Amino acid sequence: MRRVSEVQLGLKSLVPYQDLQTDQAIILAYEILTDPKNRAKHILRATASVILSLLYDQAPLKSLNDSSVNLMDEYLHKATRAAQPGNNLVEIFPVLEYIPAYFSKWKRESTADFRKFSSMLEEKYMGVKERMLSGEQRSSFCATLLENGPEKHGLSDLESVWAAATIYGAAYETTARTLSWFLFLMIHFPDVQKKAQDEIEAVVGRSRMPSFSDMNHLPYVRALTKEILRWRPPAPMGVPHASTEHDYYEGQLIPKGSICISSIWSINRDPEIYGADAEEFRPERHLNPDGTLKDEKGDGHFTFGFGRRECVGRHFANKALLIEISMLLWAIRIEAPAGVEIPHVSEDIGEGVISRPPDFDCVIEPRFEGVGVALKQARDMIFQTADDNGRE
Ligand code: HEM
Repeated sequence: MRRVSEVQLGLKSLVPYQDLQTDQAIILAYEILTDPKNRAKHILRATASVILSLLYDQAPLKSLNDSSVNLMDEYLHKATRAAQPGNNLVEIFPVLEYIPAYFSKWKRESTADFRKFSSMLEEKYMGVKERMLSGEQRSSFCATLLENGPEKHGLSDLESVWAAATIYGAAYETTARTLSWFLFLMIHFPDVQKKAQDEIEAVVGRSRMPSFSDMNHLPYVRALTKEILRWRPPAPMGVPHASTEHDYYEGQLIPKGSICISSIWSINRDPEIYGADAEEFRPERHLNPDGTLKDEKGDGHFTFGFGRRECVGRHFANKALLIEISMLLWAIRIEAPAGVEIPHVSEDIGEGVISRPPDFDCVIEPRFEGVGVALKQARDMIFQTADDNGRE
């Protein structure tokens, strides 16, 4: 599965998805501008929409209340719970695995869940197959799997179904929570917001929206995106792994089967890597004195993990975040409400392995006259085109 995802989510394979990422950036900016109170929901909708389009070529979601999102939410809820170290007694007493299902409630329940979700997720996968057979063929992760066939990628239909679902699970909350952190940090760091908007003003102007062709000319916005990911990683403890063999680290034995949790949070704040101000939020750390990016290719943080299991979706995530953050900065000013104390950045909320900012109030203002109309027209056109093409 790793190999298949690496190929399909590699930088070169992502160009066909730029339009859907830009479309969602436009819709999201419109929604946050016109309905700022529900911004958390809009972020989740936009993120779910991008990933469902990537995986199944699904049309842009009009609302978060969609059967695909409900199905994925239910599956994710169960999967996240199961993935938390210590939540299953069998991890502590592996012998429990050999107890017959008849005596073992957790085994019966997880088998029933697996069957239920497999059949529901398979429907989505088969939907792509049907569309391909009827001659409608557009880029998507599942379409490529079906096109290549198991002889090329080595996955059965059921494994392909679960490969897509795993990607959804890995991509959804991580990306959405990073966008929530972006909004929250912009009210904490108005000077950073201003610098990023000055750059966008100079490069993009007001008569058109930001696009992927601008990204090479927006080093400060790129540095800002890197710094958000470094400073507030949405999965600060990464994903737990188990050692497959006995190992030694600095003379200490790590027995085979140990659960290893990497503190991405601490690595991202290592003064040996980031200097004495590693604890500070400072996008400039990713820039050379002349304002160009220090490292065009590298991330500048360890938020996507490291080594053999590093996040395969990091290029997709970086691109989605960059266009969404650029679009939001182009369209709106994000301010703290007058007279209201905003929560401190350290009051983050942990949900499973994910961290999100505390609930906060903010004021969203259009950055210039006419921006709302421009976004609305573009958004209406995106939905109209999807309807005209009969996309569901
Ligand atoms: C800000 C967004 C994201 C963050 C912070 C993030 C972070 C991570 C981390 C920490 C891991 C575990 C690495 C390890 O085990 O050492 C991971 C794995 C993974 N991520 Fe992401 N991710 C993000 C977005 C995405 C997206 C958009 C996709 C797909 C489109 C994706 C797909 C995956 C997959 C499939 C894995 C499992 C890889 C494996 O086990 O070999 N992620 N991600």
